[in-house]
Amino acid sequence: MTYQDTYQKWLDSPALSAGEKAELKAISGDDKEIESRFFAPLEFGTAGLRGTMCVGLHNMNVHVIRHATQAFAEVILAEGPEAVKKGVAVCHDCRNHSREFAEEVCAVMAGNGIPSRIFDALRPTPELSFAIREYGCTAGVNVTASHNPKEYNGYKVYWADGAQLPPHHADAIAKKMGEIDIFDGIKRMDYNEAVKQGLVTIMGAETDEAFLTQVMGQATDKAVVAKVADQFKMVYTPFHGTGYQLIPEALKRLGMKHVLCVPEQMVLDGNFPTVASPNPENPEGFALAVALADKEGADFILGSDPDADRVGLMVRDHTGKFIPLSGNQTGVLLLDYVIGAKKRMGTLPEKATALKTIVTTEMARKVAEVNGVNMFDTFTGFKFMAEKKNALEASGEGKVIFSYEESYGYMMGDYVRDKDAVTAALVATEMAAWYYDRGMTLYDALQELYAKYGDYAEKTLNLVMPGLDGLAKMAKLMADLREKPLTEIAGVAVTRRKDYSTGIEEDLVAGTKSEMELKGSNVLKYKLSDGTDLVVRPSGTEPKVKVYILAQGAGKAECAEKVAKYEAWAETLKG
Ligand SMILES: O=P(O)(O)OC[C@H]1O[C@H](O)[C@H](O)[C@@H](O)[C@@H]1O
Repeated sequence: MTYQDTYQKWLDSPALSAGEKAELKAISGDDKEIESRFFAPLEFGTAGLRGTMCVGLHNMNVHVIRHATQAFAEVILAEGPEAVKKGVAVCHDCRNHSREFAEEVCAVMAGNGIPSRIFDALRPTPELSFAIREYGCTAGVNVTASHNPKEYNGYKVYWADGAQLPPHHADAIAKKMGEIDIFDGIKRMDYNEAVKQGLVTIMGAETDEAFLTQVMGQATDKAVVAKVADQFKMVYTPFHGTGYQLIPEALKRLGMKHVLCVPEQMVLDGNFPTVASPNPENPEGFALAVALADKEGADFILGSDPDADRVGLMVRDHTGKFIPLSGNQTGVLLLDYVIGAKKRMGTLPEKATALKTIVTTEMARKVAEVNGVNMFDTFTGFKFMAEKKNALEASGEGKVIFSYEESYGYMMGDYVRDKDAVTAALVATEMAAWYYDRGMTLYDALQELYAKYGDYAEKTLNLVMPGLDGLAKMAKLMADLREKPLTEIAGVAVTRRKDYSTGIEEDLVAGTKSEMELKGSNVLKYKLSDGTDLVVRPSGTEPKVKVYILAQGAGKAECAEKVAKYEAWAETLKG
């Protein structure tokens, strides 16, 4: 079927409301727009389906939600009656249409005879991961586009361990979607009827309490917080999203007395009216938080993204000015602190292990190894970290105490299998209080880590390539890099090339090839003779190719120089 045929099929379908048809009719002469909405279904990427909210096959709307849920329901049905009985947990964020879409998930599950439990209102992503495990559900669905701009929504799928589905499972849903007609193939029961029949039950305060109890278990040093609580001040922002209740509550239970929440951003709003993008990776979003922190003399700032899986920190530098910490930096601080705190309390387990991704700073490995903790790498995405944690712990090879990605995601404890801004906020605050007690800011703490573990610097370049042309451009960029393998970059020799799609590593110095443990992802990694790692991969959540510069060197100036040099090279890849 061509995209024009698919467009016509949608226009003719009785499943579309008058409003939806009007929206489609309005683009009737715009071939490019029709193609971009109907050329193909959305694909399961790093974090499930993600797309802009409008009527179309390649977008997020009630029809795509029903279609994905019907496919997911069939995957669950194929597991047998026990799996069906255990049902599905459903969650959503603060975005426009998120509640409506989440109720549709329950409606389609019910139409297939699968019970679901849905939160009474929006909740943090980690609480869904927790609820799946807590209630022994077979699966979970979260309607969220995480930190993306307001136009987006998404569909994250989880399995019984509370982790997002690994690729082979997600492929099974995608395959089913290909077999099921998006309109005629859907079995659906009215949501209110499903509630009446007991096929939908509601989760609320009891689940929050059970989750918070687990989160509080990650506090290692409440005494130090109590010691500084009268003076130590922080600012928190949920960026209009789901962190607004549980994060301030967890910080209160930690013993914090001065948590100043940015009032304008405590207002739930899927339009994120006070920020260009609700992503803690973008420091501009912290402007209101910084103004409040300066006015009140706060010591540090913490922000969580709309579904409260990411967390970002702003700290005072040596001049007292607020600067952002990168995800890599926050991660090494947390890792070093968690290991140290567990050692002090005598709770560091045997075979303590940490996880990071292949695009996360090598400084984390150094921190782990210097402290006798093992470090393993995975691909981008917490589904891979969860899989690795499960495998290491099942085999007895290691006990994972901390997992992190440079993209502002941190996971601790055993009660979630996804990144968790609630727990990360708790531990980051305890850490900031601990350093405060030693007369240090987190900025000072970071300098101390560089002095101890060596200087590192990281930068990620986003080569944005939107639309259909963008998809082709991204594919060409990756193909070119494979067809003409690089032997030098910015005048520096490449010593090793890793292609994670084939799993082949080439040692250009020895002239040998070997197989890597990790394979099956469209990622290229280059090791350079000056110690820098460069990684190139298309994003699985946004239309861009990411170039990660992971540098190390003797001193800050050398690191900065390397970053600038490779940044200039990365710019040339834009074409
Ligand atoms: O680099 P991308 O594929 O766009 O993914 C960036 C990030 O997106 C989401 O937040 C995922 O949950 C993360 O695991 C991932 O690191």
